[in-house]
Amino acid sequence: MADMRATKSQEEQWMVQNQVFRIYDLVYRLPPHAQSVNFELRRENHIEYLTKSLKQLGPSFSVLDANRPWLCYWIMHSIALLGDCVDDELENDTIDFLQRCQDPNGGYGGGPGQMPHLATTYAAINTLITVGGHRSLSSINRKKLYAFLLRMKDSSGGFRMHDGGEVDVRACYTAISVASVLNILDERLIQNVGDYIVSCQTYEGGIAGEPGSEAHGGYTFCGLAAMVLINEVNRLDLPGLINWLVFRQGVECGFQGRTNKLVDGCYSFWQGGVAAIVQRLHLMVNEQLGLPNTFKYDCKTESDDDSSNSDGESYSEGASSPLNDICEPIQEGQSNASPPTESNNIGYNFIKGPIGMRPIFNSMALQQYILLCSQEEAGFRDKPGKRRDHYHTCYVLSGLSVCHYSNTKEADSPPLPGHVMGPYSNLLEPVHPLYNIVLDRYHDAYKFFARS
Ligand SMILES: CC(C)=CCC/C(C)=C/CC/C(C)=C/COP(=O)(O)OP(=O)(O)O
Ligand SMILES: [Zn+2]
Repeated sequence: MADMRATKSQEEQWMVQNQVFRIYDLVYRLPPHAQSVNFELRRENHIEYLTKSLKQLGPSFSVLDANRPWLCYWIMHSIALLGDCVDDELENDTIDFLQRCQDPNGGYGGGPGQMPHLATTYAAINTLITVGGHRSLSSINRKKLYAFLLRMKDSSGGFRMHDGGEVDVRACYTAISVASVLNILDERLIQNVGDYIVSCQTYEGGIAGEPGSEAHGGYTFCGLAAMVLINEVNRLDLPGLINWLVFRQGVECGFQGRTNKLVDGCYSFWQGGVAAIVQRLHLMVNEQLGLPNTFKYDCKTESDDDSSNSDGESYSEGASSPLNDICEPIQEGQSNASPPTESNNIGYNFIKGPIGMRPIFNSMALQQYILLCSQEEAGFRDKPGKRRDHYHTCYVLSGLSVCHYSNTKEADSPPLPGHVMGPYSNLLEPVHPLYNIVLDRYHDAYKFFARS
């Protein structure tokens, strides 16, 4: 692995990427007339649209389809990101409905009586954590859920989406994510899942859904987050993954999911979430590149003070490598090797750690795409010409939150006004990037499940 990386001339690749950053800075620095462009987040409209939609699902949540736990998650999570919540009645309806989706043998189906599925299980668990409180969290049968997860485990190390279903990286992530957040992750679930995910990283650097398929943002998020949660992320080729990711932000300012495809608002999170995770892996990235770390990353922008150079770039004098520009120095005594750690605490420790790398995407440009191209009067869409929907509303808002906090050094410290496009009142709640759950709801659940 190390030899293969050396032959790729990483130094050269990073120079190309830094040039790309500079081009973005020049192209997207706002022209004077941009003052008159309205970058406001239509918060109240979005909340109204989402709350109405949730009400239409209830009180009996009787719509016939297999996606209802997803609808609950997309809507509840979006409302939480916007800093709001629904009334007690709607919360209780949601808990009761998900209770009816819970299979007697563990896991959640797409509706009452439907077979349990890993994707809807992930959606149900994330919804119940977002709702929060004793009634919601204690409605989850963790013992049965663990049995369901073990039943989904495949001999390859990966997981199947459902009994007799397909094995893919999505299944690996959803299984590992729920096990981790519910404090039931153990060696039996983890065994060989890293081998499966590593086998899905492609020659481009991103991660595919299955071995031999094409790298894609959705699966790259799933694969990377799962590898972090099982403490095996250093087995991925991280420079290769970063190299792939930085070229996925298009001239339209949004992200595409894969090479030569159109940009789409939902990748603001799938790709933006990957960027947020990578920002906390700086020590491993440096180790894999074999680069010295002698300079401090400066999270201030040109607008914060006048320490940047004439290209609008903050830099450290004497930088000898392009990567030094975006990474924290390794402190004396700090080790790149991961310390032995309890698998259930990985998600918690990950978010506590410092953010040691400057964003590897153009956050202001992505915010422009989101606010001007994805945002409708109420709700969000893939791109102009497409209709709004709850999936895009959820993942565009999640991506916008990632943008807001991408220049802060601690998970939930408030961003500087210069890092929020439009009025500062646009600011969203921060998310835990490994689970895509609003951070304070995650912390409440962490405390609840740590006790039991
Ligand atoms: C947690 C969880 C279940 C995550 C799912 C991750 C996810 C979004 C995977 C994407 C799947 C995929 C290949 C879409 C391509 O659609 P397309 O061909 O219509 O889109 P494209 O042209 O943008 O590639
Ligand atoms: Zn989309």
